Amino acid sequence: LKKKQPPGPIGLPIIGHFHLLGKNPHQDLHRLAQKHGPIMYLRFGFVPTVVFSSPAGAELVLKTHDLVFAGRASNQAAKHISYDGRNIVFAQYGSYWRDMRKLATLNLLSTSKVSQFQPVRKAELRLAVDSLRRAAAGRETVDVSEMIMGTIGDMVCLMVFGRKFAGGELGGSGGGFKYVIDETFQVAAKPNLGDFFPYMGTIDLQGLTRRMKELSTTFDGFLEKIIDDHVLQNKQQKKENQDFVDTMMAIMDSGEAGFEFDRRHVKAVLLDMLLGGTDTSSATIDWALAELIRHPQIMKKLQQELEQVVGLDQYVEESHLEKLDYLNFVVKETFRLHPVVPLFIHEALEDCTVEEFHIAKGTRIMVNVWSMSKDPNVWQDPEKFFPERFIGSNLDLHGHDFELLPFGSGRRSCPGLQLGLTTVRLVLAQLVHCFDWELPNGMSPSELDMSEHFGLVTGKDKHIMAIPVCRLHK
Ligand code: HEM
Repeated sequence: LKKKQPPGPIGLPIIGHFHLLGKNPHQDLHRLAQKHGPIMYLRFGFVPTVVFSSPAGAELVLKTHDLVFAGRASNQAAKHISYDGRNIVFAQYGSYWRDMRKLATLNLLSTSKVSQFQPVRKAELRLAVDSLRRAAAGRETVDVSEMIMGTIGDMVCLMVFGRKFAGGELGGSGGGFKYVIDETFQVAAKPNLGDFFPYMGTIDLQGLTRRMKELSTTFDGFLEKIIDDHVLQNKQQKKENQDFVDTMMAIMDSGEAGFEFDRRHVKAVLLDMLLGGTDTSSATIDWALAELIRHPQIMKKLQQELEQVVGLDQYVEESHLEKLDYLNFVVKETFRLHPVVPLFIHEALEDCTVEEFHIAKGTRIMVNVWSMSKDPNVWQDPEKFFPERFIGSNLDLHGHDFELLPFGSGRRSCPGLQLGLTTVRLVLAQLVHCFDWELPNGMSPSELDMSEHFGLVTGKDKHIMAIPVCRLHK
C-alpha cells in the first residue's frame, strides 16, 4: 500500500519549493494553502515539510499528536548561537529540554518572580513617559517603535542581568551589546542553506555560519563577564533582589538542579530569556499602537475606559489591569491579527499517520497561525481590527482555543506568557492613557504603513513616527 502524502504544489528538482517563498514566508504559505488545503506537503531542499493552516490542523499538531510533534529540528543557528541546542527554544524534545524548561518556569517565569519585577517595569515605564512628556512639550516627532523596543529591552536587562546597557557598551568590535543582539536575531532568522542541503553546511556559501560563530564568541564573552561580575558582587554582599543571573548561579552552586547544570547551561537559559522576552512583547505593543492610531474611535473608547478605571490624575498600575476589559479585547485582537510568531516550527519525532496522511519521522511540521487569522471560515471580517468581537466570548490566550494561539499550545507553548502579557498590557495602557498620538506632516491614520517584516519575531516593517500630546492632569 502506497503511503499517502498530503497534497501540495509541484516542486523543482533539488531545491523543492524554495522558489515559492519570498520575504514573508508565512504569507506565501497562506496563499499556497488556499489552493492546496489546510494540510499541505512541501519540500525545502532535503527537508520534507508539512504545513497546517487551520484551527483543526493546529489541534492535530499541538494536541492530538502533540508528543510526536514536540520536536525541534537541529539547525546551524541552534548549534552556533544557542550553546549547541542547550537552550529551551532550540532544544530537542527529551529529558534535558523538560528539565531546563521546568527549571526556568519554576524559578524565573513563575507568578511570584513576575511580580517581583513589578517595580522595575514601573520605573522603566516612568522614564519612558517622562521623556515622551518632554517631547510633547516641544511638539517633537518621536520614533515610537524605537522607544518601545528600548524600554522593553531595558526592563528585560534589569530583570535578567540586574542592570541596563548603554547602546555602545560591551560586545567586541564596534556595535556594542544591542547591536550584537540585533545581529544575532537577524542572522538566526535567515534561511541557512546548510540546514536544507547537508553538503552545503561545510561550504557555508552565504557566510551565515561564520557570522554566527563570530557573534556567539562576542556574546559568550559578554555573558561570561556578566556572570563573573555577579560572582564577585555576591561574594562581597548577598543581594536582596535576585536577578536571573543570581538565581541561576545559586542553583548551579547548590547542585539542586538535579541534572548536569554548569555555566554553559546558565548562559543558554539567559539567552532564552533575552531571545524570548524582548522582541515578542515590543513588536506586539507596536502593532497594537499602530492599530489604535489607525482606528481613532477604538483609541477613544480605550482611553475612556482608562479614564474611568484609572483617572486622569494617575498613571496606570499593574493592579488596574484586571479591571480593564476593553484593553484586554484590544490586546486579544492585536494577537489575533498580528501574531508576532506567525509560524510555529516543530519536527516529527516518529513516523505518524494524521488523518489519512503519512508523515515520516524527521519531517518539519509548521503551524501557520497567521493563516488562521485571515480565514473567513474562522473569523467574521477577518481583516478588520475589531476588538468588540471578543465581547461575551470566552476565547482565551492560553492555548485552549485553536483559532487563537499567539503563545502556542501544548508542550512547546510559551513559558513566558504571563510575563509577556503583563508587559504588553501595562505598556500599551500607559502609552494611550498618558498621550494622544498625532501623525506628523498632516499624515492621515489610514496612511500608516502596516507591512510586516518576517523574522524570529515578525514585527512592523516601518517604525511608527508620531507626536505625543499629553492627556494627564499632572
Ligand atoms: C508577547 C509576548 C510573547 C509571545 C507572543 C510569545 C510567543 C511564543 C510562541 C508562539 C512560542 C512557540 C510555540 C511553538 O513553537 O509551538 C514561544 C516559545 C517560547 N517563548 Fe514566548 N512569547 C512571548 C513572550 C515570552 C517571554 C516574555 C519569554 C521569557 C522571558 C518567552 C520565552 C519563550 C521560550 C523559552 C519559548 C520556547 C519554549 C519551548 O520550546 O519549549 N516568551 N513563545
